[in-house]
Amino acid sequence: MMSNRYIGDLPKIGIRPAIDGRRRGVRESLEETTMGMAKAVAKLLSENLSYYNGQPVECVIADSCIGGVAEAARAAEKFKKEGVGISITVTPCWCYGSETMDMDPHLPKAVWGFNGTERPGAVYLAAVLAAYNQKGLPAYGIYGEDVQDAGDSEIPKDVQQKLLKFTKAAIVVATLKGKSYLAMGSVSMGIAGSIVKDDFFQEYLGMRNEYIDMSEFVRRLDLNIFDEEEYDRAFKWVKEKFIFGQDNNKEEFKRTDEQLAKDLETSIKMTLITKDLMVGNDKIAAKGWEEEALGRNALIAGFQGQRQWTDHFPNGDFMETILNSSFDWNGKRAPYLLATENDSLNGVTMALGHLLTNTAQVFADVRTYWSPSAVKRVTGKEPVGKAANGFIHLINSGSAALDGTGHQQIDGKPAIKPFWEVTDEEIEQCIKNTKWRPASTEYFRGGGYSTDFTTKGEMPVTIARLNYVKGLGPVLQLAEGHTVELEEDMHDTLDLRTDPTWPTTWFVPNITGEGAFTDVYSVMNNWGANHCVLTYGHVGAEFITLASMLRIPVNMHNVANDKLFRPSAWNMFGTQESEQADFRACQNFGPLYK
Ligand SMILES: C[C@H](O)[C@@H](O)[C@@H](O)C(=O)CO
Ligand SMILES: [Mn+2]
Repeated sequence: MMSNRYIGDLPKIGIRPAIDGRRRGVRESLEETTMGMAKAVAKLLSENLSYYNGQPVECVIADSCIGGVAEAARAAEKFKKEGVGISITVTPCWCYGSETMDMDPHLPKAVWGFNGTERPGAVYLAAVLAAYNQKGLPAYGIYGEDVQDAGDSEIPKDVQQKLLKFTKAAIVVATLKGKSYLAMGSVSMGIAGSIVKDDFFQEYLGMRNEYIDMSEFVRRLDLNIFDEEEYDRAFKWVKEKFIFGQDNNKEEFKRTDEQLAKDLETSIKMTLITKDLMVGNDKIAAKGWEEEALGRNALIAGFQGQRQWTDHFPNGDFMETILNSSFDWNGKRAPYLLATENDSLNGVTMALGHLLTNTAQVFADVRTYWSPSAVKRVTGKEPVGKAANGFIHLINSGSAALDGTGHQQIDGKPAIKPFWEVTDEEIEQCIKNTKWRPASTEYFRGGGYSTDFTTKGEMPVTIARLNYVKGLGPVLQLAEGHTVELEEDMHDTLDLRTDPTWPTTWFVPNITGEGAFTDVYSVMNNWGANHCVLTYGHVGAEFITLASMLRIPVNMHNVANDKLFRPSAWNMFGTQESEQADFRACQNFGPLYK
């Protein structure tokens, strides 16, 4: 199934079968096995991984085995023509390190050296990794734990896992490259993440920055610069499907019925306009808006909203929620990534989480740590089960995808799935479990609609956040854990103390008893900013592999050591304390596109 979010060609995976170049016996005896390994890797990847639009990933194999520099150059040329963004070298034998290696500094690289005895594949692996390290081109080494026989064409499980982990992360890196972050508005309420760091986007992500003033929305609203046919369809769909909840505003601050009706229209139009601003729309070209129809090649956008916009116009909650979800009036589709409050660092984190898993993301404020004793004090009850040692309240006005309700299932358990796996019934459930409530007018004088839902419990999730530190640059933090559900009366008491018109997720991190994961409180206390992104699944290890590819150190995580997979060069910066080595390695190699 295709997504209708199209921006650019998808990066292919280039596979390089490296071989011992000696003819008259050695090379000839290895050709078939070596090419066989390349084909097996291509099969593994295309059968197990998809791009964000649901298409299986595409692999390109070099035309011949690579025995020396001429064949390495031919493979590089082919890869360039074919749009390869990732390189994987495979070999069962000894080959000539610096003569066969991939020298493109921008392609994430992995090497699988066959663990056999007849021919020394692992010796090549070690030799070529040394060459990559010496030349400052970090590469991921893959070496199976158990010896295989020369003729064995199976890829062992541990090798499969590393190939998949590497490729998933590399697809993210290659997909981000060349795309834009579109800032709609400027800095929201002094939030540092909305001070867009253009050097970070350019040097670490290979992205560019685009900016528009929010007055552009006024122009497009006034001149009807959007697809009116889609608007009518969207309006009908929303009126038919959405449940509009109670107005929580004090009588004197309530908006009139007329204002509320107009707010909904504007909210839907803002959604269409943002989509057009991000990725363009042929339909508006037909109306004479050719320039606008091109969009900004934006994979990620951020909407300032507060305060200049929301003090006078409906807030961005409706459009942020709809665009971040994996369905709308057009059916199922990949989410458009839209950060509330123009928090570009959380916007990028959403892109990392989305492109790693192909799922919709929940953008949230990290609002409150509830200790068991504080819960007892205000509710008279102790939290139980996973919540027994306290929990964190994730809640923000906009930007939480409707998928975040948890009303999708994997093996009968609450989940968030790639859009092409979501069923029509699950979409109905996500919609039925969400109320659209008039926005709090004390905060949002211009009205609008917030999404009120509570995330289902027992979902394995990871929260993550990119922070930016002067002198250090970007750092990533993450925490794997679970969503929890509280007893109804406990939920109500705690939720009503905040803004009950916003979506709530109760989160419990997995605790290790050490450092930032000493307890639930210490996770909250070590969070680096007001926002986080919640991604379905325990994907901390995937985030860490990806961060190392982007040379972004990870300052806080609760992933077991045996799941970490970073370039072989990282070990050269120390093997005892991998967190410290990560910082030194990232600093040493610097950003990918510097
Ligand atoms: C309404 C408020 O201004 C909220 O939007 C605020 O608490 C935030 O979300 C800050 O990140
Ligand atoms: Mn916020």
